[in-house]
Amino acid sequence: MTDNLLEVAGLTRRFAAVEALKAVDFAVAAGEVHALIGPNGAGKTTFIHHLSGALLPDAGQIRFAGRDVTRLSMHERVRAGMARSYQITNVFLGLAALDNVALAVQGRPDAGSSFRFWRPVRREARLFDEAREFLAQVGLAAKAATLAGNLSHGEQRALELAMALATQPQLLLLDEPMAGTGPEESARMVELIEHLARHVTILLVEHDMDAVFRLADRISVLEGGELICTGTPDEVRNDAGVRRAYLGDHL
Ligand SMILES: Nc1ncnc2c1ncn2[C@@H]1O[C@H](COP(=O)(O)OP(=O)(O)OP(=O)(O)O)[C@@H](O)[C@H]1O
Repeated sequence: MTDNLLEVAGLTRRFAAVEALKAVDFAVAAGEVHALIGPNGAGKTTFIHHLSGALLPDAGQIRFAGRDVTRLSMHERVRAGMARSYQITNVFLGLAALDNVALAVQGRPDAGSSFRFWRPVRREARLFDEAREFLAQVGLAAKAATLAGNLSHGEQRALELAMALATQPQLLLLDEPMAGTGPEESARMVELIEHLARHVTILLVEHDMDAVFRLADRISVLEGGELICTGTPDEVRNDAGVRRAYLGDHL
């Protein structure tokens, strides 16, 4: 028996001469915030692409909630309970914040399945009620009617989170949620992730080390395609190999 929600074994991926992932073993325990860090070019993005299904590995296995998802499509993985909030914004800027989340709710396979086709109005009301709840969870209740294009950058990132939550994931993959945010916005994003972490398991890829060390229960470090360390923030901070990998950077 294991309480790992996500288990990766021997994940290997090569791009021509570059071995981007070298037999990576990795696990995220149910309920934790697990951060994945590493210097530039370490393989973080490649790794996340394999988890989301954007790339398929040369070798290795990915198990999610006890099920082999290695060859599933991106949609099938979302349906299985893995949601990804994108580094690049995937919000419809010309739609209101609420409509963006309602679309994400509607995309869920269970949405509407329990309703009869002659009750579209009631179905819509339920859809928007649910969307409003997800907006409230990310602190955007007051911005429901605002066009996504008129939200601040930080608010757009929060909206992406609401859209990811609307798929009701068991695991949330957060790909650089602090990227491009100012100090105030990133402080708000840290608080938001802390809040979400009470309800969902989170895998966080992030360059902002203050955020990583504040949020993570455990941290894994990739370097040159190899997983060189997994441990608590203190263990990782004091690991000689990690210090060597980050020589010149400040950790
Ligand atoms: N599509 C690709 N074709 C060829 N090489 C690639 C491709 N994608 C990634 N690589 C190489 O794989 C290695 C890992 O890259 P990756 O982008 O995963 O690192 P990273 O840790 O996300 O870096 P960063 O923090 O700078 O975003 C690098 O050497 C990169 O040049």
